[in-house]
Formats: sequence, C-alpha cells, structure tokens
Amino acid sequence: MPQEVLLSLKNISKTYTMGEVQVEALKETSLDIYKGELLVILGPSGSGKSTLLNLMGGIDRPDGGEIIFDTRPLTNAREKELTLYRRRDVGFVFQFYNLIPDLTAAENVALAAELVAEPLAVDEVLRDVGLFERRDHFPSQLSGGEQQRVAIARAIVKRPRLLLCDEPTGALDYETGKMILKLLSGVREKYAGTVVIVTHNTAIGGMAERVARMRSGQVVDVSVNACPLPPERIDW
Ligand SMILES: Nc1ncnc2c1ncn2[C@@H]1O[C@H](COP(=O)(O)OP(=O)(O)OP(=O)(O)O)[C@@H](O)[C@H]1O
Repeated sequence: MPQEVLLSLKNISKTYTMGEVQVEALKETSLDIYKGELLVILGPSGSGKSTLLNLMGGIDRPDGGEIIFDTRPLTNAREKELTLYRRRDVGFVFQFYNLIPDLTAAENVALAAELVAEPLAVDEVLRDVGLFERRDHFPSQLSGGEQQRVAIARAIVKRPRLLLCDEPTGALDYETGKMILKLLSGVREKYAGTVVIVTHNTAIGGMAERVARMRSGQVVDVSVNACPLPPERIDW
C-alpha cells in the first residue's frame, strides 16, 4: 500500500547571513514524511538537521522551495497561519527541554494544553511519562531526564499530528537517554503519531522505520529499516 505523505519538503534552501558571512545551511534538498512513521534524521554537526527540523515545524521559513503539510502549503502562509500550525499540529521536544522555570511540571503541560481545542487530560499524560507523582515540582527540582519527560508530556498533550524532536537525548546520560527513546516510542504507539527525531547519534537510527542521512545541507540518502529495533536493544 502506498504510504500517505504528511509533510513534504521540496527543493528547500536556507541561507543564514551573519554580517558579511553567508552560510548555506540547506541546499535545494527534499524529504517526505509519511503519516504515522518514525523517521530518524542523522548527520554530522552543521549538516543542517536542526535547520530542516525548524522549517518542518514552522519555526522558520525557507528561502526557496516548497513545504506542504497534508494539503496545506506552508511556504507562503501568513504569520498567523504558521503560528496556528505550530500550536495545533506540531509538538516540539528540544535537547535542553525549554520548560518554563517558574511553572510546575503540571502547569507547563497545562499551558500547552490551552493552545488546542481538544487536548489530552494533563494528568493522564503526566502518568504516561511516569511523572504524575511529581506534577507539583518545578523544573529545577527535577533531573534532566525528568525534565525531558515533562517536555514530552507538554508536546503530546496537544495531540500533535507531528512530533519533532531535536537531539532529545543529547544532554542525557546513556541510561536516561534510552529511557527517553523508549518513552517516545511508547507515546507514538499509544497516540499513533508521526515522529521525527534529529540526532548525530547513528545508533538511534536503529529504532526508526526510515533513516534519512544529511551531509552539507542536503538529504543524501533515505533508507527503509525492515526490522526497527526496540529502543532497549539499541546501543551506543
Ligand atoms: N541562526 C543561525 N544563524 C547563522 N547560522 C546558522 C544559524 N543556524 C544554523 N546556522 C548554520 O547553518 C549550518 C547548519 O546548522 P544546523 O544547526 O542546522 O546543523 P545541525 O546538523 O543541526 O548541527 P548540530 O548537530 O551541531 O546541531 C551550520 O553551519 C550553522 O552554523
């Protein structure tokens, strides 16, 4: 059965200008993301992974090319439309959690829930990530792994159609990193979402259904993983 495309990036370019210097972060590159898949994007530092993820999530706009979410073109969308896309359709998980420090775990999640018409129940999601008991703790009272679990809860409470994770294990030790990958895999199964993970850690590619590899601003290879491994079986 042909797979349906959720997000299509066609011939995307992005150049950053810093004073006199221009950095071509993406060079006419293309990638489709299928509905319901777990896609891992691998590449060395500076290859353009985060830039691509930010464009996917409507955080930034390309200089050239086309981005289509389902049937909606995002490339020339008005700012308001792009804001609604970010709020309703996309969940983000970043390397450094980005929680609001003076809100508790539950309040961080509840704030995100307010952005959408039909969120999941905050307490249910906190249970899913194993943090219900610590719902009234502030980020500074939580470990890195726990903060990342709150960040995942905050992302999925909106029931996003697309969950974008930028180096979600990058700041965590091996065991905690694996626990976070297991959690991402579990929430994806429970909520049947589409998940994209960007990382330089090639081992994480083992759990993906497809792996896209980036080099120097381009997706240079996309491969299908016939037997994705459960997160507990990957090693680095
Ligand atoms: N806001 C910005 N301003 C200027 N240059 C930028 C900006 N963001 C990214 N770049 C440059 O664009 C290129 C691609 O960066 P990007 O962060 O997308 O790569 P990456 O593969 O995610 O790298 P890393 O794994 O180190 O995060 C790099 O050369 C980077 O220095």
